[in-house]
Amino acid sequence: MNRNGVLSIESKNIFTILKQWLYTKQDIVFRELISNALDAIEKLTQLRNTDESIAWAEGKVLVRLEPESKKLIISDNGIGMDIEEVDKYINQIAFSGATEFINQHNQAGKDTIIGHFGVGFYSAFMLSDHVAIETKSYKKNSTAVRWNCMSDMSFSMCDCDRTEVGTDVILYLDENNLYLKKPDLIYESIKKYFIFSKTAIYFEAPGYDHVLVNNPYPLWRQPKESINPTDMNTFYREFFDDVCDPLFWIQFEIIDIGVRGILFFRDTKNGTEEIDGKIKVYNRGVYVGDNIREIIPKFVNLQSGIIECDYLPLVVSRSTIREDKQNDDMCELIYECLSQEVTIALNDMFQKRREAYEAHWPNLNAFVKYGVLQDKIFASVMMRKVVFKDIYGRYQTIQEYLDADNSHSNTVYYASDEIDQAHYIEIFKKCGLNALLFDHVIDQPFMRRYEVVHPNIKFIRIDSNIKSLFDGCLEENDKPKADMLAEKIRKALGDRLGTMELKVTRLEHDSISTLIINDEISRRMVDMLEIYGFINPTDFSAKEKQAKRTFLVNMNNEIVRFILESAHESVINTIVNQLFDLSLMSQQSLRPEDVEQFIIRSEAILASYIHNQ
Ligand SMILES: Nc1ncnc2c1ncn2[C@@H]1O[C@H](COP(=O)(O)OP(=O)(O)OP(=O)(O)O)[C@@H](O)[C@H]1O
Repeated sequence: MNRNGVLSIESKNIFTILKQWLYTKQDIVFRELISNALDAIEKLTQLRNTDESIAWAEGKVLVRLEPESKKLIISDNGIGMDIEEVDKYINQIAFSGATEFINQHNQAGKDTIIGHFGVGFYSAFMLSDHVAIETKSYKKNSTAVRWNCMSDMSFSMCDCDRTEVGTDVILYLDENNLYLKKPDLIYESIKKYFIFSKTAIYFEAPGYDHVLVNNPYPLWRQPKESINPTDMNTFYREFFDDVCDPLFWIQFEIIDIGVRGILFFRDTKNGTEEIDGKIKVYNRGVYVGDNIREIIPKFVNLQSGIIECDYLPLVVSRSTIREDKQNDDMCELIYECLSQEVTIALNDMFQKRREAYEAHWPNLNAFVKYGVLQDKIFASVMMRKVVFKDIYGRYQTIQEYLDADNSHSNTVYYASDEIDQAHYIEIFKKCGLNALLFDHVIDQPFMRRYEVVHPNIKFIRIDSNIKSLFDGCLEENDKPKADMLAEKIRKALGDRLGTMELKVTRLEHDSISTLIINDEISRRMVDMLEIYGFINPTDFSAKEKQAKRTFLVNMNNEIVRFILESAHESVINTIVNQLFDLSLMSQQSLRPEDVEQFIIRSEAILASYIHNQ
């Protein structure tokens, strides 16, 4: 039988076709044609389940590149097509045989057959101007067909002498076609899309002698108990091209929505390594894309993993995922389930393996806090499981910190920089107080969120105007002395004091001479202005104008008492300015132009010390 004609188009699907191909790379051809081959094998398997007369053969796809004849052939031993089917499914573009098969066979194969729009086959013309099909249906006594088509949409069909059930799709390549010279690219494309295909896919080309491309039994699909951790580490390192083993992993399966996968928690060298991970999404073993935002919660993308979904449409571009409502609901469900899986796993570790949780914390720190800021489900559980190192080096949650000392009365004291605020940390330690270290960039936004969720809890930095520590007390008869001291200090500092308030008091700890303390609210404002670039970090005058600061002088300290008692103006001058500079330095806010004076004064003090020996 011979027939010639011109292809027709089922118009209702044509817009989806156009949209799909608009975003497409050439290697999509392999994805589409091999998906069809896998579908055909799956269909035959489904039919065999109900009809034992159909001969059994192990499903197999073979991709063969023949450079001499310039042919690329995709063969399968699936269901095949008879002439009517070729006419219906192939000659009518955008008429999906997959959809019709599912409808005709009472939903058989609904979960495992990929075809969707009835367009994928025509991606073959992206690589070739001449495409042929040689196919023989599984149906008894059916005759094999050869279909030939040119890119001008003219086709011919005739009987052929193929004897095995199945289909060959033959692409006649132009002699300049890149794939003819670079079979590696074909191999990599097949691997990219079908590495986890359950059906064997072989590749034959110069340099590839019937090579099995896929791994039908990846470790992460195996039962958790049977997995050897060393094998899993090796799999992770090879698959995600990481030099480090993962810290740990979560393997999960949510049967109701057909989602399974594995999430590897990356060793980020305590947060110093690249922050982004890679979550690879597969649809029944066929690669769809990386970090697809519709289904992967943003914070989960910081880790690496594989998510396999049974009910996700095979999409070319991410934008098409959101096309219909059903997909939308499905995407949302997957998204929430992934959030839940991560939440359950980390909460479990916090509750049952706190030691491991703390050991991993330097690597998990940013991930958990970002998750709390970004994801409601995760935040609802994990906000209370965020731990901070305290100034004694122990990890505590905010609640544990508050519970440990009632005197805090819902105030969390924190240091934002262990080195910059070392002086204040020492004062805290001397006073038997504790503070948490909030020294990661994400800690400030986290703190603000915590304050919003827990309005009764206040966060105060340890160099702030902490009443219990820095209020001190002055007795009535101290007043004249305090005033005199204040006057001497003002005179010695001249306009160096600027907008800073001067406060003379008696602190319990006499080792403290002078200190600069900040108003928490105005300091946060300056920090914000700095973050958003409204204030240059080195513009000390601008910062001083905004921040409310106090220069605190402790009358119980012997150096301060000396200032009070001495009448030697130049000595007072030296000591007051030196103390002022030291206080500024303990806040990292000594102006660069004052450093020179500080050095000269320090050397003069040393010289006079030597002189007095
Ligand atoms: N290798 C094959 N073996 C048997 N039938 C095939 C084969 N390739 C294509 N077909 C038939 O042709 C139809 C159209 O294929 P096409 O790839 O264009 O669309 P689809 O697979 O239905 O959906 P999608 O556009 O999502 O790929 C298929 O549904 C199938 O019935």
